[in-house]
Amino acid sequence: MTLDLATLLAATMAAATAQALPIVFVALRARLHRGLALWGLGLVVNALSYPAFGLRAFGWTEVSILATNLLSGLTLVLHTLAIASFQRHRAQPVRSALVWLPLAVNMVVVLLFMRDDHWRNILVASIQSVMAGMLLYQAWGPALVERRLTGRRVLIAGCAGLVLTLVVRTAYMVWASDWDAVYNVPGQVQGLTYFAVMAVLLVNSMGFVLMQMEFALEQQHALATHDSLTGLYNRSALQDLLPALGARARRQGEPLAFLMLDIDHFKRVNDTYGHLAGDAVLREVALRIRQRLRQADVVARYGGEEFLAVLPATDQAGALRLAEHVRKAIESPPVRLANAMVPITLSVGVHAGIPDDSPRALDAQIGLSDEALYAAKNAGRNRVEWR
Ligand SMILES: Nc1nc2c(ncn2[C@@H]2O[C@H](COP(=O)(O)OP(=O)(O)OP(=O)(O)O)[C@@H](O)[C@H]2O)c(=O)[nH]1
Repeated sequence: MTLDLATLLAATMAAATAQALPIVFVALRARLHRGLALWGLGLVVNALSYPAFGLRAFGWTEVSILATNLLSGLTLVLHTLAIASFQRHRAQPVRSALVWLPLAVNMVVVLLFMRDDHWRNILVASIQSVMAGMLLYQAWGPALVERRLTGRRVLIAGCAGLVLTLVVRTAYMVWASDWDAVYNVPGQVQGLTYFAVMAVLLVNSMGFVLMQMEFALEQQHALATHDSLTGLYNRSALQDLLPALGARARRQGEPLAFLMLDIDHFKRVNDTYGHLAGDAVLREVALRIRQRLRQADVVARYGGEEFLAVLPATDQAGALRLAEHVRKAIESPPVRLANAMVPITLSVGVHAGIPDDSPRALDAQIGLSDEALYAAKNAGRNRVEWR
């Protein structure tokens, strides 16, 4: 079997389409994926660039040159925008106008140098290097805090490979072109670019799909472990974290402190201002509690209007000081709602001690902080008690 150019292009187009369609299908069905539809569209556009290249065989050289450049440039633009769409709220995306600009310049260059293969190929490769650089910059995620996604690393590697390919292509064409020949792209350069671009597209798509998957898993994990109203840990996540906190306290011989915090007469807030106002108060109280604790402290929404804070390496005196600090922070200023200032107070039960190694040691400590809370409620509320 001989593999002529037409067969090679048809096979490549089939592979590119097979890569594009499942992504488009998933993106259209599950709209929560961010940027996946744009990515899929980019792959469809890329698949079309192969028959566009093949038009040369029918003598439509100029149409082919225009269409191939437009479609391959558009692939880069759509993929850059897809990553920007994924990054939104996480990193400063490149401005859309800036992404389209090199494509526009690319097309002007193609039109101006239509009959000059030498300069057109060199200039187009340079402009596409810039576009690939933008793709890499976007994948890198400037100012992005969260860098640990494996998919992102794959994408960054792919984008870096593309930049390298295009820079090498530009340099090689300048250095090794036969300037007297009619068609000046050396065969090795064409082959290298062809295979590198195909490989990069595969790697990048894999990376982008992995990023989506990891992000979805991360979101699911956050939903399962956090209270949706306050953003604090939920009770079951706290139960999962407690054994490790207890074991560390035992190993290091340091006390673990428990603060059981409960909003006073919260039912009245709901009855007076409505349930939505009650929710806003819960959010604000949670925020003020969290702000007063250290990074290593764990706070959970333990019940409706009850919170439990677990403070590593904190003795009774320290825990009481902190509890008083939090109580005051809730008492003043009152919580500001759209049309009211709501005075809120908090009762706190405190217990601290080194947990022993009995299986119920931590439950017993929590029980003591709960007892202390009841004592605070019985003693008139808006106060701190300890056991
Ligand atoms: N808005 C709102 N209210 C909630 C939520 N969860 C629980 N509550 C309300 O919190 C109130 C708790 O009332 P109680 O257990 O009687 O306690 P309290 O009124 O704070 O009185 P003390 O704790 O004894 O000071 C109930 O009215 C619940 O409906 C929530 O997610 N949002």
